[in-house]
Amino acid sequence: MKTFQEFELHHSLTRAISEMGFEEATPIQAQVIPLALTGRDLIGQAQTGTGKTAAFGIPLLEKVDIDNDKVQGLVLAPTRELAIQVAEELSKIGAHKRVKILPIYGGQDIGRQIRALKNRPHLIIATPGRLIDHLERHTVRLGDVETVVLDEADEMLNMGFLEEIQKILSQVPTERQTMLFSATMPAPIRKLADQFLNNPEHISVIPKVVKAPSIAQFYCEVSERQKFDALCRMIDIDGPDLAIVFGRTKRRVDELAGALQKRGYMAEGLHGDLSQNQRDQVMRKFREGQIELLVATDVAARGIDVSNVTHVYNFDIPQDPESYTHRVGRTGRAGREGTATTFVTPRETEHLHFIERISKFKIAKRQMPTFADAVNKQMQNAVEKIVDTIESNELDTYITMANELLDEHDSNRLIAAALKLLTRETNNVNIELTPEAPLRSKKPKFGGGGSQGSYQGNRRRDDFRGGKPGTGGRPGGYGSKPSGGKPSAGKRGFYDELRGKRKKEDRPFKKEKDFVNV
Ligand SMILES: Nc1ncnc2c1ncn2[C@@H]1O[C@H](COP(=O)(O)OP(=O)(O)OP(=O)(O)O)[C@@H](O)[C@H]1O
Ligand SMILES: [Mg+2]
Repeated sequence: MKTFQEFELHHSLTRAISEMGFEEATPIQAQVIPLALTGRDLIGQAQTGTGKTAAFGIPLLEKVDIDNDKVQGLVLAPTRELAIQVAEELSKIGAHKRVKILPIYGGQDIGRQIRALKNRPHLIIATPGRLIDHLERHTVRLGDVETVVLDEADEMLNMGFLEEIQKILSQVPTERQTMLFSATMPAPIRKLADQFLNNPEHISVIPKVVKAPSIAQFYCEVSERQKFDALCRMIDIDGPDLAIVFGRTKRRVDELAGALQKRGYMAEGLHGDLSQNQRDQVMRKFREGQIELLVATDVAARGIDVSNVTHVYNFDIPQDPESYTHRVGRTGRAGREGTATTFVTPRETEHLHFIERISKFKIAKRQMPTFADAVNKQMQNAVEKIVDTIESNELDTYITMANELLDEHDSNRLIAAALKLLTRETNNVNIELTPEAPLRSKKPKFGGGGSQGSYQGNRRRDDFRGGKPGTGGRPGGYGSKPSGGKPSAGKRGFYDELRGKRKKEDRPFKKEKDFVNV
C-alpha cells in the first residue's frame, strides 16, 4: 500500500489530499500517479468507485504551473454532471495550490462561460459539444495544453463524440500527454487509443476474479406489469439510504418518478430533456439527501459519485454489459458495500445471461417480495424506531399526553395506531406505467480479447443530449430489436454507426458560480 507522501507531490497537494481523508492510494492511483508524472501516455482501467478521478487529477494538478495563465490541462467527460463533479474533486485537491479549474458544459449560459474563461483557468473540464462551440468562437485556446484526459472514453464514443474529440485534439499540440480512463474498455476504444495516444502504457487493475465483491448483485424475474410493485416492495424491505433507479427512456423515468412520488417516496427524475437548472437541482437534492431516490436514464450511469448510495435498481435491464457495470457501480464506492437488483422480464433472461457472461459477474436470483413481506419489514422498522426512541430517553414532553390517551384508549390499539402512522401504506395508489418492450441481446460479434467485453455494438443514446422534450418515449425502441428494421450495429463499422447520432446538448441556462474553487 502506498501513501501519498511517497509520490513526492507539491506539499499543497499532499495537504489537501490528507484533508480529504485519503490515507492510502488506491491500486489504480498507486500505478498511474508515478507513471503519469513522467509524462507518459496511458490507458487506465479499474473498477468503478476506485479513485480514477484522483489518479489522473493528481498528476494533472502537480504539473500545473500556477504562474502560467494559459490553459495547461484538459479533461473531457461525457456528461455535464460528470464534468461538474470532476471539476469539484480536482478543485478540492488543488485548493491549496490555488489551481483555477473551470467546468464547461452545455446548458450553461455561454456568455457567462466566456467571462469565466477570461479569468484564465489553468484546467478545463469539459463536455465535448460545448468545448467545440468555444473553439469555433475562439473563446478558448488549447495551444498550451500539455495534458489531455479522456474520462469515460468508451462512453464518449458511444455517444458519437468521435469527431468532436478529433477536432478538439487537433488544436492541442501533438507533443502533449494523453490519458484515457474507464472501468470498461471494449474493443473500439483500443482503436481510439491507437489514433490519439502515443505508445501508451496499459494499466489495468481489474481483478480476474473478485473474491469478495463489495456489490451484492441480484436479479428478480418479474412481468412488466409487476415491476412497479416489486420495486416499491424492495425499497420498503431494503430501506436504502440513497438509491438510484435506472429506467430505459426519458418517458419511463418521468413516469416512474411520478409514480414513486404518488406512493409517498421522495423521488425525482434525471434525464437529458430537463433544463440544466432542473438537472442541477435534482443532483444537489440527491447529494444532500433531500430526495432518497434518483430515477435516471443512463445519463447518471457513468462516473457519478454519491457516497451513500446503498442500492441500485435496474428497473429496466441495461442495454449492454458496459452499461450494467457502470450503473451497478454507482453503489459500493470507495470500499463501501452496496446492493444492485436488476428486474428481468421472462423474455429478457437471455439478455441477462449475456450480460453475466461478458461482465464475468454472477448475478444471484432474488424472489419478488410479497405484499406481506414488505408490510412486515416496514412494521419491523417502525418497531425499531419506537424502541430506539424509548431508549433515547427524551420523552418527558410526551408522557402527560400519553397518560391521558391511556385513560381513554386500550394500550394495544394505541400502539397499533402509532405503528400504522409509522408505516408507509405502499399499495394504496394504483399505478399504470406504459409498458416497455422486452430488451433482447443483439447477437453480439466477438472480437479482440478484452477482459471487459469486446463485442461490437453501439447503444443508441437519445438520453444525453436533449432533442425536443417528448422525443424520449419511444416504445420498445432503443435499438433493441435483434434483427429487422435498421441495419444491425454488428454489421456496420463501429464508427459508421456513430456518425450522425449527435444532437446539440446546449440549452440556455444561467448558473451562479463558474469557478468551483476560486
Ligand atoms: N485514495 C483514496 N482514499 C479514499 N477515498 C478515495 C481515494 N481516492 C478516491 N477516493 C474517493 O472514492 C470515491 C470514488 O472515486 P472516483 O469517482 O474517482 O471513482 P472512479 O474510479 O472514477 O469510478 P467510476 O468508474 O464510477 O467513474 C470518491 O468519492 C473519491 O473521493
Ligand atoms: Mg470516474
